[in-house]
Amino acid sequence: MAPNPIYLGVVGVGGVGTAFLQQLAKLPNAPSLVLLARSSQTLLSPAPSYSPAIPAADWQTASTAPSITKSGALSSSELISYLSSAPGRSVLVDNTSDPKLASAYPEFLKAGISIVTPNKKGFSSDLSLWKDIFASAASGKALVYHESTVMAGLPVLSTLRDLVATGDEVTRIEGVFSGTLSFLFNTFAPVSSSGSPAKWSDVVIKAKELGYTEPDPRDDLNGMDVARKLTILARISGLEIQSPSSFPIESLIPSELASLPATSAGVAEFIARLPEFDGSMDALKEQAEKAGKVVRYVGSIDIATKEVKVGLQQFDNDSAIAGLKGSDNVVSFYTKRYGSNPLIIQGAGAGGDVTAMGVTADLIKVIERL
Ligand SMILES: NC(=O)C1=CN([C@@H]2O[C@H](COP(=O)(O)OP(=O)(O)OC[C@H]3O[C@@H](n4cnc5c(N)ncnc54)[C@H](OP(=O)(O)O)[C@@H]3O)[C@@H](O)[C@H]2O)C=CC1
Ligand SMILES: N[C@@H](CC=O)C(=O)O
Ligand code: NA
Repeated sequence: MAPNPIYLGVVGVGGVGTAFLQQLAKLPNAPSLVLLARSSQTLLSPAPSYSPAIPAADWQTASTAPSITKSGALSSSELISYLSSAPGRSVLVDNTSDPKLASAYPEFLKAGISIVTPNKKGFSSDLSLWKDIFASAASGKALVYHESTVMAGLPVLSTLRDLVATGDEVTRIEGVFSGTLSFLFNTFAPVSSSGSPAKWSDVVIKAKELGYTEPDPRDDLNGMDVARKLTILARISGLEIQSPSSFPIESLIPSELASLPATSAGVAEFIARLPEFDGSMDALKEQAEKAGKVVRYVGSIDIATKEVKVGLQQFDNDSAIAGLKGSDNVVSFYTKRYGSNPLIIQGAGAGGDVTAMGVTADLIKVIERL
């Protein structure tokens, strides 16, 4: 055994979590996977030895062994107690979108447990939680990495942090920040198409099937997912944004469907009734087409004026944003150092594999730096 081994707890085995486990299984010198939880079931390597480890490549077979299986998820305090008692350093990988788990990150960090996550909730809710997370990490030896919270695995947060840490001054950030909304508009309102036009509601279902949407797709369509990403980018750039509701957000949810409950039945009813509103999305598309343009969902941050914008805009057919394909995102960082030619990052902004890549790369950094 390594002199100071690392023990890994993973919560969430959905689209991102499954892809992460596949990547973990192929890592040389991977840490020992001792905890693996879904909302319905938790696998635990038995204490006090925390051995045998759960096989990342074959966790489904392991999940049938009654000796390591508990029904239901553990509470945050049970997770902290289990991971902080491991005979070495420990890391929590949170592959859920659970705000409750995210609000406990300061407690994990204070207990010496490092955090790696694509879950935006901890970093884009109230500013006090953001401050508490980074103060808790700074006060001890635990680390926190969350690259995949913005534009999936694309190296966006690491780049922005490098710009800031090396003394550059960010003046403006703009781009397409939602993989789902990029896919929706690129498919529903392409610059040119030969086949029959796609229906908005069909493309929403396709985006969900492809694993691009949030667990509740209304969090993409109401603009909140983009607002959360801009909140994170703005905070790293030095703006103290109180919460994502501190600025206006343009929602694509029809007002008639806005009050459906935030439950799986609410999601199902939302999806079932969406075709009733295809006509209004067609009208939006046709209005842009009449002006020789396409409509896209974009965001921007102006650092000097502290203005954050999230919503629809029309673009010329030959513009870079109109030309994006699939679930591609693009961000332009305007800074003092880069002048009028921004630093640009572009590529797939959603999907299990590309999101898990950011999570696995963060885990590698934690292993190297812990
Ligand atoms: N999909 C993408 O392209 C991207 C996703 N992300 C983020 O990654 C995270 C995961 O997304 P994704 O994999 O698509 O979501 P999924 O809905 O596919 O998976 C979520 C998983 O979390 C589990 N879960 C939820 N709450 C708890 C809990 N309290 N305890 C234990 N398990 C829990 C669910 O369990 P069960 O299966 O039992 O319901 C499920 O396994 C989200 O925060 C999302 O915003 C970030 C960038 C891109
Ligand atoms: N639902 C999100 C996933 C990544 O953050 C998106 O579509 O961009
Ligand atoms: Na990223």
